[in-house]
Amino acid sequence: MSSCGGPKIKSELRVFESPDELATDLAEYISQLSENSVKERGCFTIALSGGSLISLMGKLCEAPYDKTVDWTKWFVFWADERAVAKNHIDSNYKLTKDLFLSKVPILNSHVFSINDNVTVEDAAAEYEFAIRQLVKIRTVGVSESNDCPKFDLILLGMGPDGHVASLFPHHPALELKEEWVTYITDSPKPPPERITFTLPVINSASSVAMVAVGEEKAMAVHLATAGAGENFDASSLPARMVQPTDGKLVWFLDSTAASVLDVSNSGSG
Ligand SMILES: O=C(O)[C@H](O)[C@@H](O)[C@H](O)[C@H](O)COP(=O)(O)O
Repeated sequence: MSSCGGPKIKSELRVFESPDELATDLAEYISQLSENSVKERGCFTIALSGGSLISLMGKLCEAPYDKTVDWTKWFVFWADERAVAKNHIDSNYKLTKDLFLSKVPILNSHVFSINDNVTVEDAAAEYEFAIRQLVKIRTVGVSESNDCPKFDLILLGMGPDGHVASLFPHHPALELKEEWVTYITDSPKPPPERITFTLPVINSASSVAMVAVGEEKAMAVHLATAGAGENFDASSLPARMVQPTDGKLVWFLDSTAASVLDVSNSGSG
């Protein structure tokens, strides 16, 4: 693994020769965050996205983490979810259940999936209400700077267009400042109806881990981390708008996704 800071945006880039090496480091990284959060707050709140990142979490289900992680203290959320039935092949809940939740002893009552029996608009409103209640009882932390929920870790994938969660280039959802959870009905990536955390919530996290693997992500990684000029329109690349206010952003990349990073991205830190 090579590691370097993104000079123009507070972030750490971790580059791995293979997805398997990335998965090994990602498991250790999540395990350490979990241990620290449990020590500090008595629980660990993690919000997941969909796509390949869920399979890259697989090593957390293996030794030593299956025994060393205090799974009873985990609370699982989705940073975005498709507005489909939870047993539908497109459901991020189903993806996470099949590849992760079915393999680790997290309490069902600690898993907060969306209501799949209502409209996407109502599902977003209900999800935000649930998070607001959990902030009130401090299961979910609160940001010191803007009263947003402060998740201990938000784990994001990134599309080749630089979308993160279900925040797509030039979408009005990128402008939302008050809402914590919103919905879209025009996702360029099917299915069209989704709920998603807004940028204020993502940027209020204690830690954000962005996972990108594959050649098709390389240009977006380059532009998102430091490769864009001062006049770059960040809304054209939502991943570039992920800049945690007080938290830390770590990119987990395989060598192909990092293949366009220019020299200015390299260096220690
Ligand atoms: O629900 C979704 O579609 C995801 O949340 C989405 O944001 C995903 O993380 C990226 O599209 C990357 O997906 P891949 O890693 O599979 O390319």
